[in-house]
Amino acid sequence: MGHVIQTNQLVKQFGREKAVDSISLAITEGEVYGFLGPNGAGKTTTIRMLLGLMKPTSGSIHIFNQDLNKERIGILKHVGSLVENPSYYPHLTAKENLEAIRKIYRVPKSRIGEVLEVVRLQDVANKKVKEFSLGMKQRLGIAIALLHQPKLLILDEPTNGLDPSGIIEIRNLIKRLPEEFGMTVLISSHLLSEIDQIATSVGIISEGKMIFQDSIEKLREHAQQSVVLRVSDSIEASQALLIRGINAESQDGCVYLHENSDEHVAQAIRMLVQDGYAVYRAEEEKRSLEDIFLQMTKGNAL
Ligand SMILES: Nc1ncnc2c1ncn2[C@@H]1O[C@H](COP(=O)(O)OP(=O)(O)OP(=O)(O)O)[C@@H](O)[C@H]1O
Repeated sequence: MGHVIQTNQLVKQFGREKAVDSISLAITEGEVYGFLGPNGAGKTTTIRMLLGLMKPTSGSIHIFNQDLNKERIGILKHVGSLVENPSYYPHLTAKENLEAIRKIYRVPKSRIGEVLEVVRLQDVANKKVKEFSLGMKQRLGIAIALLHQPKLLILDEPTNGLDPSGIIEIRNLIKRLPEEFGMTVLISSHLLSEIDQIATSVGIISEGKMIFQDSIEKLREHAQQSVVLRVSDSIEASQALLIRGINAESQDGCVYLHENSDEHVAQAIRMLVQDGYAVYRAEEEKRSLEDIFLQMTKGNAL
């Protein structure tokens, strides 16, 4: 399968600062790509360039294997997006808001009912948008983005400001899009936990630079387990293990064993007991994906 989005060393400079610094995105057809980074990392700037709303300082963007710089209108016909807070006519109903956009796109009237159903707003189609919750407004924004049956959907922080149930609604909605409509989705977020269950691939940016880009499984591999030993004197005990070639570290009054095979753990415990340390407990500790994400974006090596 080809790449739906491919950027090559994309740069956007504001004055002296590079908000986006040599980003090479590679997004394959049919994936949900989670574009992650803390606030100010450069996600919105990248997305604005992908949507032709901002010109890159340097680098190139190919969408559907066409150069965005040359084929902008032809490409954007097949792209739907939700960027920042969308504006609606608050005194009009959801249906009337969709009708206004439908006329601009010149798509058949039947699309309105279809998209309302996709975002599960069919029951409130005749309710005024000013009475909508934030989550409902976001879903209406996605309905608008879907009106013209795009092949690619780009969502910039669609869960921002939503409560947990609103986040789950958006998550369930996005999950269905590739399977049901063969769509490719790019979704940005500053919280890995929000897109953890829907993304098939992840790109993590920090200070304008891409620091990780691969499948979510590859990211999970970094969530390897350590074994934690509660012992009588963790600093001395970990040194005793290190001297004998066992990779151990003392932290918060415990010894951390980073190699966690049964033999390795048994050997470490045997050594400690022989040396007269009391081993009270051995537990497994798994770092969450969120911990890994935070560690990565703070500039620490894994
Ligand atoms: N038009 C602009 N002029 C000058 N600086 C800008 C402009 N737009 C963005 N920046 C700067 O570029 C950097 C990246 O901002 P960007 O909005 O892309 O980050 P982000 O990852 O989307 O963060 P957030 O989640 O807060 O929106 C920030 O330091 C921001 O201040």
